[in-house]
Amino acid sequence: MNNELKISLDKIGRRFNREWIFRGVDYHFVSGESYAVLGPNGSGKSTLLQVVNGSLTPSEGKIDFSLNNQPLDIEQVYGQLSLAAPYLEVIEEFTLSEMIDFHFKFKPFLPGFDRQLIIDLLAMEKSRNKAVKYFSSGMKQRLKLALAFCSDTRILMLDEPTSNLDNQGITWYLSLVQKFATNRLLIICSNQEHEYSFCNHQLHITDYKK
Ligand SMILES: Nc1ncnc2c1ncn2[C@@H]1O[C@H](COP(=O)(O)OP(=O)(O)OP(=O)(O)O)[C@@H](O)[C@H]1O
Repeated sequence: MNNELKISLDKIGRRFNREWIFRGVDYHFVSGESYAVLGPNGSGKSTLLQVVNGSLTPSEGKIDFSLNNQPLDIEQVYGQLSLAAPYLEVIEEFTLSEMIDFHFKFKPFLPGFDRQLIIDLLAMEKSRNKAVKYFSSGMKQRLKLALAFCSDTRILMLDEPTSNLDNQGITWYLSLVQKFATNRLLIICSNQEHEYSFCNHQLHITDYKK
C-alpha cells in the first residue's frame, strides 16, 4: 500500500513512581485503520495515547514510526499528528478567528479548507470575534475537534471526543468522522460506545496490567 504510516509498539510499559500503568504492549497502528483504546476510568488510556504521541516517554520498550517502511523521526511525526483531548488547552485570550489562525500556523489545512469554512463547520459565525474563554465547554470541545479533524495530518488522535457534547454535538462529531477520518490513522480513547463503535480494532488496556 502507498503511503502506509505505521506506529510499532515493542513491549511498551509506563509507570508512575512504583506503579505500572501498563506493561508489555506489543501493537501496531497502521494508516487507514481505526483503533479504539478501551478501559475503565483511570486504567491508562490517556497515558498510552500520550506515550504513542510522544508527549510521555515509555518507561520500558520501544516505539517506532515508519512511512512506507522507512523510519520517521519524532519531529517528522509531530507534523503528521493531530490531537483533541481534554488536557489539550485552547488559548483562552484568543478570539475564535485568532485561535484558528494560530493553530494553522503549525499545521496545514485539509485541502480546500480555510478559516471561514471551519467557522461554518462549527456553525459559530456569531462567535468569530468572541474570546475562547467565554465559550461554553461544549463549544470548546467542538473547536478542538474541528481543529484536529481539519488539519492535514495522517494521524488523528482523540481522547474522550464527545466529552461535554450534547446529542446534537455527538451527531456532529460522527459526521466529522465520516467526512474527514477515512484513510487516516485514527486512535480514539474512550469508554463510551457511541464514540468508537465504528472502529475496526480494539485495544483493551486491561490486557496489559501486570
Ligand atoms: N503524571 C502522573 N503522575 C502520577 N500518576 C499519574 C500521572 N498521570 C496519570 N497517572 C495515573 O495513571 C493512571 C492512568 O491514568 P489515565 O489518565 O491514563 O487513565 P484513563 O484510562 O485515561 O482514565 P479516564 O477514563 O478517567 O480518562 C491513573 O491511576 C492516574 O492516576
